Amino acid sequence: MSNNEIIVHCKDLGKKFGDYWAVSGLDLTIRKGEIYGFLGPNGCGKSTTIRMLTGLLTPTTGKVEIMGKDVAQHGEALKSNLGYMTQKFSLYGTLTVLENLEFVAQIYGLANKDAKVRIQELLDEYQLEDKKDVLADSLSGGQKQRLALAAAVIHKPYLLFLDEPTSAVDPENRRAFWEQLFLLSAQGTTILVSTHYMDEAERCHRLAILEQGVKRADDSPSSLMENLKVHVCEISGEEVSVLKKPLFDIPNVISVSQIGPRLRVLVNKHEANPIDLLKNTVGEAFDVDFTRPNLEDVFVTSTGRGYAELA
Ligand SMILES: Nc1ncnc2c1ncn2[C@@H]1O[C@H](COP(=O)(O)OP(=O)(O)OP(=O)(O)O)[C@@H](O)[C@H]1O
Repeated sequence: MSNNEIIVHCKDLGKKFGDYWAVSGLDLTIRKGEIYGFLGPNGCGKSTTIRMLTGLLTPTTGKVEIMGKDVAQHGEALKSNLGYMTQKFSLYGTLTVLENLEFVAQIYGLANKDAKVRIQELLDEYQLEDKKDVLADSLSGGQKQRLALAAAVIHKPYLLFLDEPTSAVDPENRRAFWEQLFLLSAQGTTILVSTHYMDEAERCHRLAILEQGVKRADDSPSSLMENLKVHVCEISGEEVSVLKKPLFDIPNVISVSQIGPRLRVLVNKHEANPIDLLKNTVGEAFDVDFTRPNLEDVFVTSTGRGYAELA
C-alpha cells in the first residue's frame, strides 16, 4: 500500500458560501497508494472539499498542495495527474461504451494509437468488452459505474477522486468496485473517496469523519475503533425496547440504539464499571456484556451529541 510520499497536503482549508462555512480548518495529509475516505452525513462538506482539492473551487482559507505543488498555481499542469468520478453518471448516454471512452481519451489528449491500446485494456479489465457497442444509457447501474471508473482512469492518474461512487449500485457491485480500487491502490494510485456507507468506510486505509465542515476524527478504521472514548455494551432479553428511555437517562450513557433484539449502549470510558452500572438499571431479566466496537460507534461518538458529550 502506502509509502511515505505525500500526495495531498492541505492546512487550514476552508470554504465560505455567503455567511456559511461549508468547510473550515481542514488539515489533511494523504500518502501515495492510500485509499483515504471522507465519511459524513449529507451536507457535511465532502463534495466541497473534493472540489477544492481538485482545483475546481477556490478555497476561502488555506491552500492545497498536490505532489508538492500549489493547486492554485499549477492547476492546469496537475490536471493530467488527476482523475475524478462524481456521484452522478457524467458520461454520454447516447454514445456507446466505446465512443464514450474514445471521447474521454481525446479530452486527455491520448494519441490515437495509445488510446486504442488503453481502451482495449480498460474494456478487458472492467468487463465491458461485450458491451462496447451498447449505448451507455442502456447499461445497468453496475456497468455504468464500471464505465465511469474506466473513464476516470483512462490517463492513468496518480490521484483519483471518487465522490460517493457507489450510491447507485447494489452490495455485490459495490464489493466488485472496491476490488478494483484495491488493485489501483496496489499499483500506486492514491484514492480519495467520499461516502456515507459504513461498510465502504471500513475498507479505507485511512478515514476522516466530517461534520458541518469540520474534521472530527482522522486515522485508520482499526485505530479509530481501538481508541474509542466509550465502552461498547450490549443488552439482550425480552422486549429490550422498554429499556431505552431509562438507559438514556443514566449520566455517562452516550448512546442507546436497538439492533434487532438487542440494545447497543455506549458508556463513557470514565465509568469504571459499565456492566454493573447498566445491570443496576435493567435488572436481572436481561443479559449485559461488552461487545466489539464497530465504525458506527466511531461515527456516533465523533459527531452530534456523542461528540459534544465526550469532548
Ligand atoms: N455553491 C454553493 N453555494 C452555497 N452553498 C453551498 C454551495 N455548495 C455547497 N453548499 C453548501 O455547503 C454545505 C456542504 O455541501 P457539500 O455538497 O460539500 O456536502 P456533502 O457532504 O458533499 O453532501 P452530500 O453527501 O449531500 O453530497 C451544504 O450545506 C451545502 O448546501
